[in-house]
Amino acid sequence: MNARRFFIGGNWKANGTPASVKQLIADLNSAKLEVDANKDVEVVCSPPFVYLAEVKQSLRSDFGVAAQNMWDKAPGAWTGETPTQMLTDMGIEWVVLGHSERRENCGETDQVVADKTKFAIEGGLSTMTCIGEKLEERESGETFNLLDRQLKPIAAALSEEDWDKVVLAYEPVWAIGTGKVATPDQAEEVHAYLRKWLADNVSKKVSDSVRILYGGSVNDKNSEELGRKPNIDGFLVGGASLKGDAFATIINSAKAAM
Ligand SMILES: O=C[C@H](O)COP(=O)(O)O
Repeated sequence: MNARRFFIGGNWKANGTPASVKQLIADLNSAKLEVDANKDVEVVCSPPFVYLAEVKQSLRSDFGVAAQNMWDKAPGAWTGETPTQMLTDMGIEWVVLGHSERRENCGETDQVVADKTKFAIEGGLSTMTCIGEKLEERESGETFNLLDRQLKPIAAALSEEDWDKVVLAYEPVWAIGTGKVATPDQAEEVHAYLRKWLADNVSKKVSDSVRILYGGSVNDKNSEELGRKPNIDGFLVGGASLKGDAFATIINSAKAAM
């Protein structure tokens, strides 16, 4: 029995229309789960900002809701931004940070990701903080060095207590949206490394308790096998989280980990 409650995040990214979002909410609300989302597994969906209020109001209450980003300043004169407090005021519990798409396209550095993670936690949010290597880094044997670089500022910014509010998502960039999933052994090797890194650089308690998710082309066919690996505590799912039935099957794969 794994002490870490399995976690399934659904990152809808910048996808959806008013009609498709309504349909997805309806499909998720009527999905037949074989696991208890109040007990066996934690499920959090992350819609685009414009649909957050609707999803928060209409999605089943045993699923949490996450923003895909937030502004790490108090409300005020920040045109176009969404401060943390606005999210917590509307009952949002989670935020996705450090996703490779934001690192790559929006210039978010390792330090920015660490600072935002700290700010989010202080503001009352929990974070799915993402890390992961690009293909060239993997091929040149730099994966673990890169992960060290991404983790160090996060560990420096957070107190031991803060880690209760963090799930780490390992997302190899070469596997995101490519259909090229890491093999269970490849993913487990990195997750075991991250768990040891946390023990060596933060504490044994944090290493034992932090959930480490795998993300990158997870679908309803491969989730069960990945979920059996001892250091994989769940998934951050992109494309397959937009299909109610596939996402429900991925949630049910938590059974394999129990
Ligand atoms: O946040 C989710 C990841 O980027 C994975 O996306 P994907 O499942 O479409 O590969």
